[in-house]
Amino acid sequence: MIRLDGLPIVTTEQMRAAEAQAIAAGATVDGLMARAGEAVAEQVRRLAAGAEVLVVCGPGNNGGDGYVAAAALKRAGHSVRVACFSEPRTAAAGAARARWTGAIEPLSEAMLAPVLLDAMFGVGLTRELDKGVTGSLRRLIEGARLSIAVDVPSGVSSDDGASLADLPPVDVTLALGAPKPAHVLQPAAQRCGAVRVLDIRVAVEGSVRVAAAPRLTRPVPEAHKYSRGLVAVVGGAMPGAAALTATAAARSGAGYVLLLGSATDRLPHAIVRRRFSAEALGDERVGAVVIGPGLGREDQAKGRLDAALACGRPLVIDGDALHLLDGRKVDGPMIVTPHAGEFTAMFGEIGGSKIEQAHEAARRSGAIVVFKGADTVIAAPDGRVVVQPDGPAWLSTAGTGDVLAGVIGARLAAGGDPFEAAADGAWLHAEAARLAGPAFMADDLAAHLPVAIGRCL
Ligand SMILES: NC(=O)C1=CN([C@@H]2O[C@H](COP(=O)(O)OP(=O)(O)OC[C@H]3O[C@@H](n4cnc5c(N)ncnc54)[C@H](OP(=O)(O)O)[C@@H]3O)[C@@H](O)[C@H]2O)[C@@H](O)CC1
Ligand SMILES: Nc1ncnc2c1ncn2[C@@H]1O[C@H](COP(=O)(O)OP(=O)(O)O)[C@@H](O)[C@H]1O
Ligand SMILES: [K+]
Repeated sequence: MIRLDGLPIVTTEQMRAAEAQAIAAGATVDGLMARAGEAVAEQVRRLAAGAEVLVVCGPGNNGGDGYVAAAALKRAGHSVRVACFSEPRTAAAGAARARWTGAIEPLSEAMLAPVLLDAMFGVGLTRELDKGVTGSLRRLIEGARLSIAVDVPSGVSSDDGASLADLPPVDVTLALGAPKPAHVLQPAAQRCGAVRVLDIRVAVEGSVRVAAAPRLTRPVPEAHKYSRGLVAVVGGAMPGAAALTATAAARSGAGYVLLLGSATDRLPHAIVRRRFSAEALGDERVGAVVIGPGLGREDQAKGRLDAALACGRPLVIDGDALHLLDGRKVDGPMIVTPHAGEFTAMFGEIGGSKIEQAHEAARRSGAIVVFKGADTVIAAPDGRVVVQPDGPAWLSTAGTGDVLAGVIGARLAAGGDPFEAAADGAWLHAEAARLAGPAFMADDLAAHLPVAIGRCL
């Protein structure tokens, strides 16, 4: 079983193409199904620890995997039953079912089991699940001590993570060959429980990946405050927000943090405060300008944003500044960090999955787009995308976005690729939230950034 971190995320079309390539290289559909089903059975056997397993099988190849897994469990001497609601509709699923020698119970009458293996629908589910089937599945999932889904939980749309049935989460999802968008995008991701990938020897590749811990380095002996990265944070109408951003930048390894504009009393002394001036932004030593948290939307804010866009330094644009940006582009690196409301205000309604939306927004704007939420998608104009799937929901509190802007600012000022700076910043932010535990406020979050960084050295 493989953790998701850093793996390519594939759509159904890409998975089918990878499967076709494997078949062209000599594999067969039945052979792939045998590999998948047996790999599933092996993990289920370990997780079930001897308890009886009920396998529920659907009409397609996901159901086929279920029949293979049931037969393999039975051969291994494990107590296993099978239920289904429809005959197999693919040749491979039909052949797999023919090799299952036990009884098959109708889904609606199936007795509960301590372990449920959901092999009803995989990546082929394209429309809302029937209410009767949903009800039966809910009863079996709720009645099991442990529920495990094959590939994706039944009732989610694999390519965009939409929900196609009202069902409770399973405990474990065994993704076949690669993670799919449904494993990382909401609302489907929360239905998956712990996701682990099973290697079925189908080669997948792609430019969309699950976030992984960044590889950071310690300061070299020659390091000095400017070489570590100077972050200039532009303040405005709400000084507390800019203070959070500046504090987060300072706790994310920036060598020098400069807060331009009005500051709060309780700002750490290490943060240098100055009046706002366009000249200060243009200083060649400035590695990143962060503008937007608490900026306001009045004339002063507009003037400060104009100065930032003209300063020629790498930019992180957040909050109010996103509303004032108005489609303007800059020559240098620019990272924009909208939440869903800001994203729609900036780009209008873009169709497709959150991954496709973020990518399209990056392509149109020429900026690195950090599309925030419970699932945060970071997209570059060149097609690279990273999905940060598991930020704790405790992050849903005011000011945590200001902290994120500061972390990304520090990574950007440290040099290197702006896309990686954005992705690394999002990972460190989520890790700091994991370390902060429950019910933290944004100020507390920043205090956990140094330990998050320590985990990446
Ligand atoms: N790629 C790989 O490398 C490998 C993939 N493998 C496995 O294949 C799985 C994909 O299989 P799949 O394409 O057969 O689709 P699947 O998810 O079983 O469901 C489609 C079936 O459900 C039906 N159906 C759809 N909606 C419905 C509804 N609302 N209510 C009722 N029925 C509905 C649909 O019928 P139709 O839409 O044609 O009416 C069709 O019959 C994949 O997730 C993985 O487990 C492994 O075996 C080997 C390696
Ligand atoms: N339910 C959630 N689960 C995980 N992360 C969340 C959730 N809600 C918000 N976040 C994260 O918290 C931060 C909130 O940012 P934002 O909406 O800009 O808030 P603010 O402007 O108050 O700072 C983002 O990084 C976002 O990804
Ligand atoms: K399934």
